[in-house]
Parts: sequence; structure tokens; C-alpha cells
Amino acid sequence: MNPDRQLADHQKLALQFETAIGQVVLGQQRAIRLLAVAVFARGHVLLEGGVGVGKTTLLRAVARGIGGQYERIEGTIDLMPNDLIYYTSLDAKGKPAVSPGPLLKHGGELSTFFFNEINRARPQVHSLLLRVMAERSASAFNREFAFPHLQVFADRNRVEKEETFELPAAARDRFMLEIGVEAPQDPAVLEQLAFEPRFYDPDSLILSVPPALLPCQELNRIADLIQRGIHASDTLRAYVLNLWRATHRPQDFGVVLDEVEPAGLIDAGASPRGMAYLIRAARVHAWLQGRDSVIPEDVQAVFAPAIAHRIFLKPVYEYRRGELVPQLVERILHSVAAP
Ligand SMILES: Nc1ncnc2c1ncn2[C@@H]1O[C@H](COP(=O)(O)OP(=O)(O)OP(=O)(O)O)[C@@H](O)[C@H]1O
Repeated sequence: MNPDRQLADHQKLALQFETAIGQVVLGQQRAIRLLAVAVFARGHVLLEGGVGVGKTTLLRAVARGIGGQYERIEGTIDLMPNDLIYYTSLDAKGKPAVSPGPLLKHGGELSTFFFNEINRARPQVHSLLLRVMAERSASAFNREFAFPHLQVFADRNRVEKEETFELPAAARDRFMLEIGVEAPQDPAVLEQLAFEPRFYDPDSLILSVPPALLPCQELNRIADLIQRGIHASDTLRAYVLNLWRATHRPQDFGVVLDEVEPAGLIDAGASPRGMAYLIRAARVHAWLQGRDSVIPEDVQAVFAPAIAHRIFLKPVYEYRRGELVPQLVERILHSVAAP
């Protein structure tokens, strides 16, 4: 089948996947679109939001739609890297036994690894995860384990700050997108969530997502087709490079912020890895919209989720990150001229 035809067929499937998730998780169309972008760009995802807004339900629904093997782990202060690798137990005769932990249990079949409350886990666990995300492999028991189809989803809640370990810069940079999940605003949706019993039990709720809607073992190949088949013009490339420069030197693009001098704000702008992620995500966004080339709106739609978490502020401003970075990102988009 020719690649254009394949791309069109896969796009229909991607839209079905979005619709199925949208019937289970209400009022989260933007987050669902961004998750679909990450799935087809093969990027890891960090979800951030308030408590009880449906983050876990959303990720479980996505995992069911992707198919393949799924594992989930809770980030706690006493979690150690080995807890991801193996379990120890006593067998019926009281003899110690070792069995593979959540990361190794399914070998190369593992497709979705969900790390709940990642910011409660210690830095040692983050560094194990960092290698798993970057190389899709881990070493244990003198062996290498590869997870070619693995996508990591992690969530952290914004409210709970006690006993939390901020993710190190290198770990944050390995997440393609950070997606904010807020409670829906539409009163009709809120009423449904509060009054309809089907939303009280997430276990049965997510069963209404058809299992393995997407061919999880094919996703790497489909992602490659998308990246090769969706074009970016010279003017669009120039636009993206200007956006990149503006994450390092916003003052050169006339970015003005409330009460803060942009020239003294940034320690490090987006990395080259971050920009590659931005383009990968923008291409998938264009494809989901049924286009074969990227337009500025595609870049703008994924710019904040792809870039905000990889801008590092001077230490004196870091504690105001939640307020300053969204403003900076929005004003960069406003100030850098789009073609
Ligand atoms: N937008 C939504 N659509 C469907 N169900 C929702 C939505 N928001 C909340 N819920 C329901 O609220 C309950 C809590 O959701 P969930 O556990 O997914 O939230 P969470 O954001 O992961 O919470 P926490 O931060 O405490 O882990 C579930 O029963 C879920 O079905």
C-alpha cells in the first residue's frame, strides 16, 4: 500500500482512538489530542494537574486503547530502583525466591508504563527511569532488557508539595510533552461527572474503551511514516528556529513580561532534543488534522506542552516558575512573527 494511503488509514484509527477515550474521560479534548500526538510521535508524557481531575483514568483509558502490556507503579518516598526490577518472596517451602518486577515482567511486550506521582519517588528511581526513557532498555541480573515499544507516562499532582523530589533537568527533558489537566469548566460536563454513577467506578468505566484499538507493535513504524510523510516548508523552518532562539534570548524578539526583565530570567532555553520533539509533535498534529504539511498553528498547538518544562529559570525566579513560564511561552508565541 502506498505511504499516503497508509497514513490516511492510520489517521482514521487515531481519530477513533481519540473518540473512544473522549467518551470515557469527559471535557478533556485538549489533553486527549495531546496524548494522541505523543502516542504517534512515540514520546514519553508527563501529566500535571490538580487532585481527582481524572489523570489516572485518562492514562488507563489510553493504555487500554494502545493495547500491549501495561504496568503501573506508585511513586512513594521508600520506593527504590530495585522495586521496579525484581520482587523477592518466600515460596511454599519457605525458600527465598526472586521474580521479575513491573519493568521486566513482560520483556519487550511492555507498551505502557505508568508512573503515578513520580515526584514522590527518590532521585535514584528517577535516574533508572531516565535510562529506560532515553534508551528503552535497562540492565539487570547481568543482562540487557530492551523495551522497543515502551512509552512512559508519569503524573505528578501540583497540590501536594510535601515529600516531593523535583524531577532533575535531564529527566524532565526526556519527556516529549508535559500536559496540564484541569477540571472541566462546562457545567453540563461537571453535572454528568457528579451525578452519573458510571463515573464513580473508573475500573468499569475504562472497560468501555475497546481494547487494543491501536496496533501497539506497529506504532514505531507508523510514527516513522508520519515523520517522513509530513512536510515542513522553509518558511516554517525559519519560524521554528526563531521560536527556539526566543526561548534562549526572549529580549531579542521584543518579548515583554509583567514586572520581570526577560534578559535576566532564563538560565537555559530549550535543548536541541526539545526542538526535535517539538517538530515531531507538530508533524503528528498536522497529520491528525488531515494535512500533509505543518503550518504555524500546528507548532503553536504543541509549543507550550513541548517546551515549557524544558526552560530553566535563574534560581531567583525558579520559585515563581508556575506563574512565569506560562506567561513567557505565551508571549514568545505572540512576539515571534509567524509566516
Ligand atoms: N473528566 C473526567 N472524566 C471522567 N471521569 C472523571 C473525570 N474527572 C474525574 N473523574 C472521575 O473522578 C475519579 C477520580 O479520577 P482519577 O483517579 O483519574 O483522578 P486523578 O487526577 O488521577 O486523581 P489523583 O491526583 O488523586 O491521583 C474517578 O472516579 C474518575 O472516573
